[in-house]
Amino acid sequence: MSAQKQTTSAPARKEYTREEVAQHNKAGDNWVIIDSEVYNVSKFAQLHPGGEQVFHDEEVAGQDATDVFFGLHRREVLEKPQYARLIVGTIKGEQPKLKADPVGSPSRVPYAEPSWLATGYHSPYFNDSHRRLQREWRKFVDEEITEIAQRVEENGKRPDVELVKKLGANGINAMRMGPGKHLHGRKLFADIKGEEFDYFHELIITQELVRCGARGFGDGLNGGMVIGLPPVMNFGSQELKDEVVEPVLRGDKFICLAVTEAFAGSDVMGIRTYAKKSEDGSHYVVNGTKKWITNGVFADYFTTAVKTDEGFAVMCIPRSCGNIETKIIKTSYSPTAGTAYITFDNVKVPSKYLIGEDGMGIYYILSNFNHERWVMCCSTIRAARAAAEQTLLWTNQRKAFGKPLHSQPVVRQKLAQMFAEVEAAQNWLENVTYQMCKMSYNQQSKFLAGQVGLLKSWSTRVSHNVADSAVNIFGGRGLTKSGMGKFVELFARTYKFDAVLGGSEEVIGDLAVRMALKQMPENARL
Ligand code: HEM
Repeated sequence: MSAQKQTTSAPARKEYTREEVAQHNKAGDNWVIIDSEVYNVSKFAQLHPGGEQVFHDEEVAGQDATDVFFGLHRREVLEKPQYARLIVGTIKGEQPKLKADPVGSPSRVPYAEPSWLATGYHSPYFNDSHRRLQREWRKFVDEEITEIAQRVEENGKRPDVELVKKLGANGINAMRMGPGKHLHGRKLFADIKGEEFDYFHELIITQELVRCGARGFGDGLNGGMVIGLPPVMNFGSQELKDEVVEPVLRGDKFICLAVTEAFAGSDVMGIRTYAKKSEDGSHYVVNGTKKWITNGVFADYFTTAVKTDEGFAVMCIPRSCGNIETKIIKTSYSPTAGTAYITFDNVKVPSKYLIGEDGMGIYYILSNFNHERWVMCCSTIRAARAAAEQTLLWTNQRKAFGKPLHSQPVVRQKLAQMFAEVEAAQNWLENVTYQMCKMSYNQQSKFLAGQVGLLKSWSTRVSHNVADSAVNIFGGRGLTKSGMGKFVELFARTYKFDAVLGGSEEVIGDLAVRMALKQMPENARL
């Protein structure tokens, strides 16, 4: 998870001995020591969310409460200005030992980072440019995004448009679209050259963002662009691209992908939204509904799968056409994702908004599936690792029967399973990413569609296992939206999005096996 911003400590704090602090051990005159800092909780005690009584305990009042504190609170509690203000001094001759590492630095907790970022490890895949991007992007995420992510995940409002624009100005929105000509000559974040940008750069952008620990926000922050813009970029007319691409990449306009309906999910051919071409061919009239459309609530453009007289087509429908209603759908993650139910009611769409050729739509829709699924793998694998890190930290600081939780072999066994699975998933992901870097689009379709399908279905199984063990180890806190287990609670509640979106586990696992069967050599025999 993201390192938190460090509070600036007040200059020349008063120093006390432990004996002096111990004098302040009663209601109305109550101090405690946490990590060598002395807190005057005399007035705060009455406001304390955990109750006043805890401060009157003889092992707490005037005493060192570091262990008991970290068994019950996340470090970020102490970093909040309203609580940092309670500090009246420090213990003479002692230094805090438990402050967060500087913002942007890699975690030193074992297995908290993919091995290419862990001290002492090596990787054949990541070069200096990847490492520079990772360093600078992590700092940016920790300093400028995490706070917003946490805020909107909670209040359900759409991610700040100013942030999206800032990401646009820094080239991040364009980088999230993956490698390609759209990056050539463009000013990119961390001075990455568009020509050298590859799928490992994109993996870094996705995996670092996941560390915000806010799944709804992750989709709310232009998730619709990542899947809705490629059909326009790859198959749209120049006129359409001129209207849509740059405004979306700048963060001035928002786009989403509208394929699924109440009538059709993975069976995409079952959609019923219909676009009837006018006699003179100047426009289409669109009628129908779409369901579960990420960012649909605030999108300006809807990259929409429709049935037509020619078969299947895709249109980039501007909201400005009118007669389009978008309603929020309450899902198990935050409304900040802007998940919508959309109604097209006799929407007159000029023909210039048709993407590519009428009748070729299924090809345009399918063409981006591999990439979309791979992005989801990047995301769910990193989120599972973060949940494993949270669990390891928890087992280290929560004591039961006077010993840390990890003193129980059954807990260590669960940790072993988590670490092994996230390591395996990341290593497979990096291998697939390397293949993507080396293969043409057609080769990827031929050789990787099955692999990516398997990787996605397996990595969400990994997330399932990690979530299951993490919640069991966190206990009630793994079911609580604030406090120690809040990231695990969120992960356990939201990993299913990756298991279902972009093709559910069974459907894409099946796809992979069917592809393998098609590729069986004719002479294959036992
Ligand atoms: C400067 C010292 C302290 C501050 C600023 C503080 C602040 C808080 C806050 C903000 C919460 C709400 C939950 C959360 O956000 O994690 C909380 C909960 C709690 N605090 Fe403290 N606290 C302090 C010291 C202590 C100490 C020394 C104890 C000792 C037993 C304690 C016991 C609890 C308990 C039992 C809860 C409820 C935890 C839960 O619901 O799981 N607190 N505290």
